[in-house]
Amino acid sequence: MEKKEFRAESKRLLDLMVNSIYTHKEIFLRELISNASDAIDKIYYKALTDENIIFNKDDYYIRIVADKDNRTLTISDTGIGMSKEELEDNLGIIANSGSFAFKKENELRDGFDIIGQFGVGFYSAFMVSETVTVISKGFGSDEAYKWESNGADGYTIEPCKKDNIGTDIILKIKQNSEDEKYDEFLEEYRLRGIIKKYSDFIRYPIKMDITKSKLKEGSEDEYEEYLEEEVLNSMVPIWRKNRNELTKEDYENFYLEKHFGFDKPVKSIHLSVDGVVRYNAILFIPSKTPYDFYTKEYEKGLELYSNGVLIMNKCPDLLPDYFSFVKGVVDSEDLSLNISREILQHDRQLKLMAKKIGDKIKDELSLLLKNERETYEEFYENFGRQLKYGIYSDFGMNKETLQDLLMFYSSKEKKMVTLEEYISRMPEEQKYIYYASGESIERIDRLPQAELVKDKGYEILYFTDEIDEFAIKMLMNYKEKEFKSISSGDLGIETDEKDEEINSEIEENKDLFKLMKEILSDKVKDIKPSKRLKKHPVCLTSEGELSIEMEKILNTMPNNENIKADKVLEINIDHNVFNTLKSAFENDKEKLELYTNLLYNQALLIEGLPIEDPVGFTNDICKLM
Ligand SMILES: Nc1ncnc2c1ncn2[C@@H]1O[C@H](COP(=O)(O)OP(=O)(O)OP(=O)(O)O)[C@@H](O)[C@H]1O
Repeated sequence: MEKKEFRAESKRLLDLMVNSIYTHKEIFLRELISNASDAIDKIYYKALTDENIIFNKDDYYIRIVADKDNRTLTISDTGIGMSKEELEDNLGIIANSGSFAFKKENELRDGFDIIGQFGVGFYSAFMVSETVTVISKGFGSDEAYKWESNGADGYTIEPCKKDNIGTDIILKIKQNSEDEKYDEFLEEYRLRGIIKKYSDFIRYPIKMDITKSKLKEGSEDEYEEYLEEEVLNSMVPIWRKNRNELTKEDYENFYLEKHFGFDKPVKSIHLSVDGVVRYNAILFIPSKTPYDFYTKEYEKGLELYSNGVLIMNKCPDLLPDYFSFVKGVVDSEDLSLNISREILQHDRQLKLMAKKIGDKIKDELSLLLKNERETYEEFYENFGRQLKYGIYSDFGMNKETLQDLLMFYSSKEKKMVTLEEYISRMPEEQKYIYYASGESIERIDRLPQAELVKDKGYEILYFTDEIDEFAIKMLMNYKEKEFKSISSGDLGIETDEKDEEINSEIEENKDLFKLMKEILSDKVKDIKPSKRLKKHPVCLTSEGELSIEMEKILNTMPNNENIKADKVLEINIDHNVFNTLKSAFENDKEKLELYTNLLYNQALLIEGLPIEDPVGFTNDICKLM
């Protein structure tokens, strides 16, 4: 029989899996039972929605058989099964999730915690098995097939006999080694324990023959053993259980069982609603950002059940985009089983659920912020960008909902603060909420534009995320306090005295400013004496809605239209440099041109903007030397 090779990446993963030093090898059973349950979900759903299929609830179950003599453990299900092609497509290559492909080959060292990071479903069977045999008959086909592999060098597929639709997975359990005991995976009590721990909430019965003893017939003290089939799981979906009965661990196990993530959720939210629409939901806020979260491939959504039957894997309409990181399940007895995706979108009941779910997530996040600051900050580190995106998108429709969840780094507190905290510390005379944008905290810290605001003792919020300034422009104000960039034209701090001084300098040096403006005519919109600079000689600011930071960001986008902010070069008239400019204007116009260009380029450097003509700039410096 022909042996087929696994694809390259699958082979690498299998090698790792077979030699895995993973300590929780027991999770292979969780993975296989979860696949079995998914397969039954599929046929169960078909049966309920297709009149031609005869429906008998007792036909749907998972069965575990441990055979110590032959060292085999069999997991059978009466699910939808797999055709020959499906066996090949689904088991011959790595899980479609793409999570594995995402990791670069060189990151996959031996001992690398793949399971902890991704969970790899079916393949985990190779952690405990020498050989894995899958016998399956797919729904709608007359033939059954046997897929077999020892992990190392490929797999075989051949026709075989199987009466019913469904799948048997037969594991030939490894021999004990010096460090590893595999026998335990054939022990009744151990299997029972694993199933109770990870798969208690599976909706279908997980059956196994359990050894019991009874008095021998006719004897008063002699016992004999016999086997009796038992259902090992409670089958009540976790979301139907009473919150008080459940522990944190139960929720965490459910999160893992469902593959919502391979981290521990920051928060589990359990909802039981008995209103116009009745439903139960369990929602999770993950602690780690999924690897594809900020990509187009990421799909948001909650698992949607109609009275315990899965009708949609990821129902996007239940979650607003700004909470797209939330995972979980929603089960409602009021939803029709046959509801289609299109109808669902307009469904009033669904809208009511979505509203309540959104509100609840918001409330839980607010509580987290209030009561578990550190955890919230970690959460914000991961998903804060999504919240800010939420403020910006939909024309700011959700800003009221989200504004109190925002945090920014504070120049004064040297840590993340909320807008509410900022406002509560504001001196009475302070008119605006000040912010500064830049690549990093260190860089913003050194911006000359901040001098006046800092001198006044006012707090500045640092915007280091690309979305920050866009979001704030949408927010416009918070509790009636307007946001103000430290680079904007009017800071609202300048004194009348300073204004007078500046006006008289402008008047006195009219021609100097005019000439400098001509020199930089295609580069800046204006040149003027600065009201904000204290120690530094120059800086760039902007006029109008578009800031220099926003210009930078917009120009990194695909199909940018080379949008430019209206830049203003501000000169510190109290700095010695200004005297130098004045004397150059009187005595040597060529020098004035040189100085003007130098100052402009310095200002660009401070802003982190590229110098348009670096060679010209270095030549200018040489001229000075
Ligand atoms: N018992 C089964 N019955 C029917 N199909 C199965 C069974 N076990 C696995 N499959 C099929 O094989 C595929 C691959 O399974 P695997 O456990 O590797 O990944 P997955 O379950 O799709 O993804 P993930 O593990 O990330 O949830 C499944 O998607 C399913 O189509």
